[in-house]
Amino acid sequence: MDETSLAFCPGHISGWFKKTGSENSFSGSIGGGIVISEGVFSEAIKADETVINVCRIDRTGNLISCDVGSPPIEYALLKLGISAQITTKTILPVGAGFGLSAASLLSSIKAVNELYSLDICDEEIAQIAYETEIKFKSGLGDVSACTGGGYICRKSPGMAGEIIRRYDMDKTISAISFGPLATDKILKDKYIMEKISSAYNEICPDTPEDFFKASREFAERSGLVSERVREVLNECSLREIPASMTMLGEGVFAYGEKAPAILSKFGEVYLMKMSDSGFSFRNRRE
Ligand SMILES: Nc1ncnc2c1ncn2[C@@H]1O[C@H](COP(=O)(O)OP(=O)(O)OP(=O)(O)O)[C@@H](O)[C@H]1O
Ligand SMILES: CC(C)(CO)[C@@H](O)C(=O)[O-]
Repeated sequence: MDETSLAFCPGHISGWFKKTGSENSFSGSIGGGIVISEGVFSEAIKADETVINVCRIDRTGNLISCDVGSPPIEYALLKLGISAQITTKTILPVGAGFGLSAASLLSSIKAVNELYSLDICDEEIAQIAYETEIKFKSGLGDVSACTGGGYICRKSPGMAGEIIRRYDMDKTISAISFGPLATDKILKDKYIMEKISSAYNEICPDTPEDFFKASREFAERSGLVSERVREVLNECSLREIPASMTMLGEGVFAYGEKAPAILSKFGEVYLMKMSDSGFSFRNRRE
């Protein structure tokens, strides 16, 4: 029987962000987001060659589809000097602003760490994932966000950056996605990144409602809101439902019990909560 190991990491919805470092460097970001209860399960099996199966499942765990290949995870395993067959599973769409590249890296590295008894501490796992995200420009702040739970305000970049975490976001979070946005292409677009930088507001909100307000104002100023996202945001505003655009994906996330009925008019609704903890359960809310 092949040995297997399984790990989970929550996803992260960025509400606003600003790249830090010089124009051509990608040292990380500051910003705000929500660590979410949905994320990525990674199952690792010992194998002589690395194969990554990227799978979507439905709410009951049934397989919907799988694609083969994940360059960031393949790179991370190469760095660790090991090979494995990894299957990642999530109900959320890839590339749609749910921080799944970070979640899949963290859960996959954690799974192979256990599979091969590599004895790598959680901080080092996070550092490897973070450096891989920066190398592939698949994310800037999601890894540091996912090392803990809550809704967050990242005041300085990097794995040692200052993060304010709050945990009183108790209502349901709903999300829909019209499709992915290529994170790497956006991060490399100087014009878009200048607009995002000028849209950034340093204030850290201290209530869920203020969080969604800050995120919505950022989205409007960023120039990233598409017609389809705008239509959903307008419907939510009419009903005083806190809502904003998922960064970076063409989608909407909204807060409270009234949101699912409104979002369901526009597409499949993904229901989730704020996660109390990150990929390392040592970071669970005290
Ligand atoms: N669930 C997953 N399993 C394995 N690899 C993944 C997964 N999600 C993303 N990746 C890898 O990360 C790469 C970049 O993903 P991307 O950053 O676009 O997705 P995301 O993190 O969900 O979106 P965002 O960064 O906007 O939150 C993908 O091309 C894929 O190679
Ligand atoms: C760049 C980003 C929005 C992609 O999800 C995220 O990594 C962040 O907030 O830095």
